Formats: sequence, structure tokens, C-alpha cells
Amino acid sequence: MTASKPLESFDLAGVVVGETAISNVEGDLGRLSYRGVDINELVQRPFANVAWLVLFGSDADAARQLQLNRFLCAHAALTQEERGILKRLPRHLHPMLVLQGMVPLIELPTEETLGLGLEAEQGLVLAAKLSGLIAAWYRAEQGLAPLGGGPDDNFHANFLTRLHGQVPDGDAVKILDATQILQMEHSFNAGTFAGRVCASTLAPIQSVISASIGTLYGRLHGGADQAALEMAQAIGAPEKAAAYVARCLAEKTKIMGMGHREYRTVDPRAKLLKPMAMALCHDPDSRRLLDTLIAVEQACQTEFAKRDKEIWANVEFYKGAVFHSLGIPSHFFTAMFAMARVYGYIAHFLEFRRDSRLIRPRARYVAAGSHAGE
Ligand SMILES: CC(=O)SCCNC(=O)CCNC(=O)[C@H](O)C(C)(C)COP(=O)(O)OP(=O)(O)OC[C@H]1O[C@@H](n2cnc3c(N)ncnc32)[C@H](O)[C@@H]1OP(=O)(O)O
Ligand SMILES: O=C([O-])CC(=O)C(=O)O
Repeated sequence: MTASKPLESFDLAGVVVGETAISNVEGDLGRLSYRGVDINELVQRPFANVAWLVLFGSDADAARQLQLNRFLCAHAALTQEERGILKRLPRHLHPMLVLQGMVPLIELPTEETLGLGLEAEQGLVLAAKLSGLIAAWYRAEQGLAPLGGGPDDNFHANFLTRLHGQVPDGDAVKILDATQILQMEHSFNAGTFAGRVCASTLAPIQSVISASIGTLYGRLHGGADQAALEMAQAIGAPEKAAAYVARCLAEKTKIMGMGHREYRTVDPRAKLLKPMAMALCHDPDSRRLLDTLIAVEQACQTEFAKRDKEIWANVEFYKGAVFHSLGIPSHFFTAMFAMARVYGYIAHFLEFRRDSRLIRPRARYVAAGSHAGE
């Protein structure tokens, strides 16, 4: 009897590696739902309602939402020790490296207070702290001390106050709610999968979230948001977009914010973010950026069609224009992504923990000198 040949996949494309009830990415149809509810409906809901749904699979009433908002606002403030550690970090560190490094250093509660389970509450403390860390690092880069959070009953109003030093208007909070809802969860993306690998060794939640944040940082994943907006800034004007796209394709350079491993049609989140960006970008600088992005998308469609390829804008492409309109600098975009995606990471941690096995694939050993390309 001959031994069966081991399965091989170097990028796991199309390989099913587990089950989840948290979200469903229907790539061929361009549909996304969290816990069975379509993203087009979720984006209209309050942020706390969707975070609760992703985490616990149930609908939070107004009292539950308020409880969650208050909990997050209360834990967003950094302790004296946490501020002290931030102060000692080199100012040039990218916010994503700061988050990845700081998460394991956050002191977590050892007893639950909301009756949600200790690990869930520890996860929520980390979610809250991410917002405090982002705001504090933004201030630290300018040589300024962290600010207090203002409102204690709305997490995103609290965050924007910590960031900009003034209580935001209701529209800004709604825009942030919608954007963060759209990037909260996406099944077995690279960051979540890295977290599952980490959780499979029975590592604690802070190690898992730190591993996920590290993975989100890369430009082929979460870091494409910063890269896409900076690409539009570098192109400079819509008239230059077609030449830029043609050059990238000739040089086999990836166009940031375009393409997706799962979607074979437009990413449903990009479909929602584009009109949001169009409604928000009024001043000449924002408008030029947005028009440049639109021109890049059009040029990509033309060029990819010529090559018989189905490459569409993903969630990262127009998100930066929305964040830009909220006064968030581009090198903070991916950190904002982490601040939203953390609810997905926690939900997967809780789901996976219930029935986990060590994840450990196999490598094919290739003797030195016989590796492809050597
Ligand atoms: C939140 C998120 O993580 S969303 C994704 C964010 N990442 C980006 O926007 C980075 C740019 N995009 C990409 O690099 C890719 O589209 C990925 C990594 C997202 C998906 O990659 P894969 O599923 O592995 O697709 P793959 O890279 O095999 O692409 C298939 C073909 O389309 C081309 N292609 C895919 N995306 C792009 C792009 N953005 N620009 C130019 N060409 C592209 C590839 O070069 C490849 O061409 P080939 O067959 O001639 O070699
Ligand atoms: O699912 C993926 O591969 C990437 C993505 O869109 C996300 O993480 O939101």
C-alpha cells in the first residue's frame, strides 16, 4: 500500500481550516454578515449593539448598550504605569507597533464585574485600552500629555474627545460608528487566523490580540488603508491615475486597496464606504484625494478587464478618505482598524477556546542548495 501524498497549500487559499458562527464572507456574491445579519443593516445600528452582537451573538437592548459604552469609556483611561511606559517609547514608533507591544503590558482585571465571563471582560478592557493608547500616542507624537475622555456614555464620542480635545458633533460619531462597524469582523482573515494559532497553544487573550494586531499591520492586510491613501497623495491628481496604474501593472507592483483573497466582486464594505467618502470630502484637499482614488479605481477596472482579471476595490480603498475627513492622520488608520477589529478577535478567541486543538501544519523539508531559486 502506498502512503497518501500530504495535502499542500502554501497560502491556504480556499482551504477550510475551521468553523465559525461569528461572520460569513460570501466572496462570490459580495455579501458579508455578522451572526446572520447583513452588513448593510448592521451599518445603520449603534456601534455598541453591533459589538455586542459580534461578541455574544445576541441583540443588546438600550440598557445593555449603555452598560457596554460606560464600561469601555471607564477603561479607556490609561493608568499611571501605562502612561509611564508610553513615555519611554521612541516617538518614531508606528502606532501599530505601539499597540502590539503595549497590549501584553496592560493590567487586566482578575474578577468579572458585568457577568460576561472573565476572559470576555478582559478582552473588553483591552478593546477600551486600545482607544486610550491610540489617543495618547497621537498626543505623545506632538509632545503633548494624554487628554481626558469627556462623555462617559458613548465610546466613540469619548475616543474622539481624547484624540482632538473637544467633544465631537453627532455626525462625526455616527461616521466613526459606521466605519468601525464595517471593519469589525471578517471571519478567518490573516490577523484573526494568527490569533487562532496563538490561542491554539492556550496562550492568554493578551498574547492572542497582540499576535493579531502584529499580523494586521502588514500592507497586504490592514496596513493597506494607510498605503492606499498615501498612494493617492503621491499620485497627486486624478489625471495622473491612469499612468500610475499602467506603470504598477507593468512593474507588477500591487495597487493598494485593490483585490481580495475571498471577494470575486466588489467588497460590500467598499460599496458602503465610497458614498460615505463622497458625502464627506468637501474641502479641496480631501476632494482631490477622493477624485484621485476614484480615478485609480476606474483605471484599474479598465486595465484588469483587458487582462481578464476580477480585481475590485476592498474595504481599505475608500476608508482612508473617510478617516481623513475625521481629522485622523494616515499613519493611524491601521490602528483605528485594530480598535474596531478587536471585537472580532475577542469573539474568535471565545469561540475557539470552547473547542480548540493545537494548530501545527507540516513543512516539506528542502535540503540546503536545492530550494527553488537557489
Ligand atoms: C482588510 C484587508 O486585508 S483587504 C486586503 C488589503 N490588501 C491590499 O489592498 C493589498 C493589495 N492587494 C493584494 O496584494 C492582493 O489582492 C491580496 C493580497 C489582497 C489578495 O491576494 P491573492 O488572493 O493572493 O491574489 P493574488 O495576489 O494571487 O492575485 C491574483 C492576480 O491578480 C493580481 N492582483 C491582485 N491584487 C492586485 C493589486 N492590488 N494590484 C495589482 N495586481 C493585483 C496579482 O498580481 C495576480 O496576478 P498574476 O495572476 O498575474 O500573478
Ligand atoms: O478577509 C481578509 O482576508 C481580509 C479582510 O478583508 C479583512 O480582514 O477585513
